This record gives sequence, structure tokens and C-alpha cells, in this order.
Amino acid sequence: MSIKVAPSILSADYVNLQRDVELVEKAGAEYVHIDVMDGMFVPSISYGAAWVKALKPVTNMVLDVHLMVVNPERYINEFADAGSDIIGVHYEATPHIHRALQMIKAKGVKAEVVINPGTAVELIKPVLHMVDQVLIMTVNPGFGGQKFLPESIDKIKQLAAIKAEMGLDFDIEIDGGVNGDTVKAAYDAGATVAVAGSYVYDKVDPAAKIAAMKELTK
Ligand SMILES: O=C(CO)[C@H](O)[C@H](O)COP(=O)(O)O
Ligand SMILES: [Fe+2]
Repeated sequence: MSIKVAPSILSADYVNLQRDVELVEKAGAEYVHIDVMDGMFVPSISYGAAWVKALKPVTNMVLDVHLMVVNPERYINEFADAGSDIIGVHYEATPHIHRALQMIKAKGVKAEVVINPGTAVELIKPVLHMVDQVLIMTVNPGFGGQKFLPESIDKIKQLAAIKAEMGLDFDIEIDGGVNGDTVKAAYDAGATVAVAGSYVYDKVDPAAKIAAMKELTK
């Protein structure tokens, strides 16, 4: 099965957000990735739960929310109530990652743990039984348009091996610098969902970019 594609609206045209979301849905994207930045965990401030609520009625894609927020427990219920289908919390953003994942699951939302490039895969082993998806950041979070870190490939392989060893079933998502040059190696290593912001939205023809990612991962 081809990799599932999750265009990040971080690189969409905010004035024409509905158009840009409908465009990628028509092109076969399965998820829409919503990057929430608080200006503390990462330098930028992006958007909040109101955007999730606004997008919910205009798309059937999975609303994949990436919380780059300090102590995300403060916002989980709000994002769940806004209509998030998946909520991702950074391992690095809270001393209580287990509790944060419990809170997401208690709302009936799919739970995701996210790790930064500097965080070892082994550290999330104790919570892997709780998650529906793991996000391996393939750039340092905070900005779109960065270069894919090649050392991420080993981390994807490690996680895929742990997943098989533990007999678990979760998606492995990658985020940052994913494009036609980087998606195949990540897919071959075990990634099942690819976030792509600037590659899909920055230049012409988002539909062709989505088709290319699917074609490269057949
Ligand atoms: O989480 C993110 C940044 O922190 C974004 O999802 C990611 O960077 C997407 O942008 P691009 O595909 O342009 O790298
Ligand atoms: Fe993201």
C-alpha cells in the first residue's frame, strides 16, 4: 500500500484555506496535518483549536493535529472537542507524556506521541502500547521548508523493528522535509504516513506532488 499523505496547511494559502484543503482531498490525500505552535515549545505562533473546528465540516480527511505546545495537557480537551481525529503530543513537551496520552484516549481521539530529532526512540517504548500513531520528526520542529535529516532513516527502522518485536500496530508518521527525493527511503524504512507542507503547497500543482509521493511508494 502506498504511503498515506498528510499535507500540512502550514504552507497553504490561509486566505483560501478551504480551497487548498479541498484541492488536496480531491488529489487523494488521506489526512490534513494541522501544526499548532505556541511560541514557547517552538519559536513561531500558528493557530489553535478554532481552525480545527472550522475545517471539520469542510473535509472528510483525517484531522491530524500536531501540538507543538508546552504542557499539551492544558489543550487536549479543547482540541478533541473541536473535532480532531488524531492528537499528537511531544515527548519533550511534558513530564507527563503517559497522562497526556491517557487524556487523548479518554476523549475517544486517536493518540500520537511525537519525538524530536534529538530524542531517542527507546525513550517512548513505555507508551507505545497506548498509541495509534508515532510521529518521528525529520526536522527540528517550528518551521516549514527545512531539509530532511538523513539520520531519521535509522530511527524509523528502529521504531519499525520495535513495533514488530512488541507485536504492536500503529502508524509511523514522518514530518519535515518530505518530498519526492526523501519519501521513498522513509517508506522503505517503515514510514506509513508522510506529512508534507512546502513540497505540496509551495509551488505549482499540489495534486501532482501527492500523486508523485503515492507513485514512489507503491
Ligand atoms: O511540524 C512541522 C514543522 O514543525 C510541519 O508539519 C513540517 O515542517 C511541514 O513542513 P515541510 O514539509 O515544509 O518541511
Ligand atoms: Fe507537523
